[in-house]
Amino acid sequence: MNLQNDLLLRAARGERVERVPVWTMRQAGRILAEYRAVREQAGSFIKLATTPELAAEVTIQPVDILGVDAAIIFSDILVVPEGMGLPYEMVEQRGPVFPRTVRTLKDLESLRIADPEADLGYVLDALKIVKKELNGRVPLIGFAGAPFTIFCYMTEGKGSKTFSIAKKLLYTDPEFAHILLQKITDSTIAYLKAQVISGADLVQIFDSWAGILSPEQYRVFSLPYIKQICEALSEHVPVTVFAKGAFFARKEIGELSCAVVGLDWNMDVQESRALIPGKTLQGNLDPCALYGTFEQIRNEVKKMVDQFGTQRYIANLGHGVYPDTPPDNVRCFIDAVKEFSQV
Ligand SMILES: Cc1c2[nH]c(c1CCC(=O)O)Cc1[nH]c(c(CCC(=O)O)c1C)Cc1[nH]c(c(CCC(=O)O)c1C)Cc1[nH]c(c(C)c1CCC(=O)O)C2
Repeated sequence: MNLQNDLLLRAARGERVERVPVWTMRQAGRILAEYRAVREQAGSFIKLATTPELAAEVTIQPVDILGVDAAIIFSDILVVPEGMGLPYEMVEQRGPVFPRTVRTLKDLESLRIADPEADLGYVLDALKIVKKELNGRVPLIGFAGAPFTIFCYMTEGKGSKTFSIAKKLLYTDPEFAHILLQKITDSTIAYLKAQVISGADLVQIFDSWAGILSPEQYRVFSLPYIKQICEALSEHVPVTVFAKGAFFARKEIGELSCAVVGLDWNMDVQESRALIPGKTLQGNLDPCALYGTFEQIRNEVKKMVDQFGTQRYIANLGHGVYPDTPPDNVRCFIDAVKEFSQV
């Protein structure tokens, strides 16, 4: 189906655009009262995420309400471990918890390579519904966590400031770490390919915990697995790699077969352009900038667009939008990008 608005895909491919495309990470979520109403109706986050009609509805909400140039499928990075046989729970006010963790070679025996149709069919069904209901209005983004970030949650069992249990395993049992990372990678490749078949026009890999690794560890335990995913997917759709905190690995990430590199707000734009020549960049306003007045938000957006330029650029925040951000401020951010980036 022909897209009416393909700015995101043209920018990702490095083609000329008449203005910069804009969306925000975590746009389908708690910032919107309309999301909270559907979540209430579903009863829980997991019920919402596993009911394709409802997941599709909240995926499309930000397109209608915020005017973003892309939809991102409503799901979570933790559905991959679930599909591998390690279920998670979402605890109110606390975040995700895995009642069972994976820390030894023995624990690995109970894990399978996820079969996308059998284990994650609800996400694929949601993608198909969204694709149909969007009717070509904007592109649809699929996503998965980077293997290292998923490894963090599977071994630690919950969120952490340091992920010291996960990192300890890199030192004490690298053999185990590599086997688990490869299983996650194989599952993720199958899952993302199935997302593309189900309608995803671009896929983003979230390495949310990249920043806790040293440059050397990042080269050993994260990059080679992201590389495999990029190589398996990039012949089908553009791939975006967003590695939060991995300022030290920008050059190597830029050398992967991804089309787009996501930046967080710690990463200098000019320096990133120099390290990642010829690729499209995405980002990178501090989500906290959206707590300012409309005038302050507009000033920040103006500076950001001036720094990135209008080509090979996808405007976004430097991480997910925080749940207590007023939706009008998010809309102000989106409108300002549209206004200041007309070519
Ligand atoms: C690390 C990570 C997770 N999930 C995700 C990441 C990577 C991105 C990042 O670094 O922020 C990715 C994610 N999670 C969710 C999406 C939906 C699509 C979108 O709008 O971006 C996406 C892309 C829904 C969600 N995932 C979650 C919610 C909130 C749950 C609720 O509605 O109660 C939503 C809307 C829960 C979740 N899921 C996760 C955590 C740590 C939490 C709890 C804290 C939090 O809310 O941010 C794991």
